[in-house]
Amino acid sequence: MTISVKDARWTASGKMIVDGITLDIEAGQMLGLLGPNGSGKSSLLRLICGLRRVESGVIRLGDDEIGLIPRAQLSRRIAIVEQQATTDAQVTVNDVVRLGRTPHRSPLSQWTMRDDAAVNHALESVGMLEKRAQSWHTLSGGERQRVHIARALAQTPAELLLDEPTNHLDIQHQLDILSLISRLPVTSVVALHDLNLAAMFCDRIAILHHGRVIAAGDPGTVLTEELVADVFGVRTFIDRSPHHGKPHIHFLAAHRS
Ligand SMILES: Nc1ncnc2c1ncn2[C@@H]1O[C@H](COP(=O)(O)OP(=O)(O)OP(=O)(O)O)[C@@H](O)[C@H]1O
Repeated sequence: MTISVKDARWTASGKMIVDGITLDIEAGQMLGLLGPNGSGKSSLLRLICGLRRVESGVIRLGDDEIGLIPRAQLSRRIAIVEQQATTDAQVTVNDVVRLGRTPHRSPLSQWTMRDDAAVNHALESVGMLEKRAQSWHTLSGGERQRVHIARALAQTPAELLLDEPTNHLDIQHQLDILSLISRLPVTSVVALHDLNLAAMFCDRIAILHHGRVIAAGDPGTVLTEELVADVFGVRTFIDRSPHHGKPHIHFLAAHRS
């Protein structure tokens, strides 16, 4: 188990946002976090990477409790790509991705071939190698998203957290990025809204609702017509794709009762 969340709780403005979540993510697996807007996906990701502290419960990376891991060590180990990540406009694509190497370097250390290799590989993985000299502020929304993912990859983390990484991406790049993440030798937790893409690429999914895990497990077991109606208020017909064997969700109409 590389990420273990036990009965985690977090409140904001007197409201319980993460309400007793327990999840175990095995090494190398990709977990999809699904749930309606405001169900607590981003809040949980921030707790897992130590940007927020749980009020009760325990989060562990490997054997170590997250709050006890020194900050420098933590930032070498875990990377997060948040929604609407911003970057100083006066930089190039290459500069942004090089930032991913910061946790691995001391203030006086030289830039190494290993740093170069990590940056090149990350840029190549997201298809942004040819645009490495381009100014950040001239990039499209989807290109910016891919560069932020490259920055996280350049960090060479053991655990990778992504908050809606397919936002702004055209369908080809959505497929490319999720396929890339699913093949990486890392443990990943990915907040997603597209149920079909989650079913296609995630090893396991967890459905959040009002800060709680309503269901977790294999996509084929978790994604049922009843669950999607209860949690998302949408009627569906779910069968297995004849192409990849994963659940295929056909959306019918809004389910309001
Ligand atoms: N610092 C905060 N103060 C007050 N409320 C907060 C704070 N952070 C999050 N919330 C609330 O907690 C709830 C969960 O937010 P969160 O961003 O985790 O949801 P989400 O599932 O990621 O949503 P989305 O799908 O819309 O991105 C929301 O109702 C949000 O308004």
